[in-house]
Amino acid sequence: MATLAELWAVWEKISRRRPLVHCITNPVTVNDCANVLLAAGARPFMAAHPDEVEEVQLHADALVINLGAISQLDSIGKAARRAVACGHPIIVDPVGVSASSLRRRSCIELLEEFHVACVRGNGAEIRALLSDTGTAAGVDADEETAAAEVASALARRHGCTVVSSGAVDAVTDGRRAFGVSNGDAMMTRVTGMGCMLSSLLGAAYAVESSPLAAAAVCAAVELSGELAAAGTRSARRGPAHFRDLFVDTLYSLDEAQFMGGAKYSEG
Ligand SMILES: Nc1ncnc2c1ncn2[C@@H]1O[C@H](COP(=O)(O)OP(=O)(O)OP(=O)(O)O)[C@@H](O)[C@H]1O
Ligand SMILES: Cc1ncsc1CCO
Ligand SMILES: [Mg+2]
Repeated sequence: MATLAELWAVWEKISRRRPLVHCITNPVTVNDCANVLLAAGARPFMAAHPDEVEEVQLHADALVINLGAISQLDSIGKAARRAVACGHPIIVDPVGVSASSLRRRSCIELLEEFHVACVRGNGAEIRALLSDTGTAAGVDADEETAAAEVASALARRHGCTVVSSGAVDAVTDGRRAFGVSNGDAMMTRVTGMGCMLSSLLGAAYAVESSPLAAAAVCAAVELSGELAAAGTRSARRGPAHFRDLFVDTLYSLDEAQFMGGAKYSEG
């Protein structure tokens, strides 16, 4: 089992190496994604024009593709091709694939055409990618077990790591499975927590391309969410305050907080 110290080492490496993370993402959360990357010590570049993405990718260390940028499919394909040629890890956030067949089809094509290092979606999105129809592929009474199993099947199908986020984040490459159970329901009251998580996965994979990197980011994000939610409640504030406090907490997260607070398990 990987230790918490190994996870912290990955998180800490982001601010030492300062990877350049190229994100093709949606207009709803682009600003939040850029800001959390900066807070973690990485360097964001949000570029999506089809005539520039290949050049930008050349200078980057990772590519994050968010299917919310569905109107930029041409750019997504160009950037992915260049990322593969450069050996840069690709992270895919399948936002909305459970509600839009265009997104679902495009995402599956992407996973089939390019080697993707990590797919990060919520439980419904991960399920939709596995099913042939886009509807839920078997719902277990135990939601967490079901999410982990579906994630594992998708990971094996595409030879990638899958992060299925929710109350518990399930991380798996189809062989090893990790769970991170920090977090707070307040994280669902602001848009983009998942998009931010996926962007940070780009930074982590740039410095350590392994499922361990995914577990490290889940632990840092969820623990920051948990601490920021507690701060929000004691200040008697709401989601807008939480959003700012989350960025500040992520920025200042230290080793003692991480080692004392991360709830991580393997198997
Ligand atoms: N009920 C919950 N309790 C604790 N943490 C949660 C809960 N729901 C989500 N989270 C955390 O919030 C983060 C985002 O996960 P979520 O599954 O909500 O993403 P998402 O649906 O893709 O979000 P978005 O599309 O708005 O970006 C993850 O770190 C996850 O662990
Ligand atoms: C609300 C929303 N709609 C499309 S993308 C997005 C951000 C959350 O993923
Ligand atoms: Mg999402």
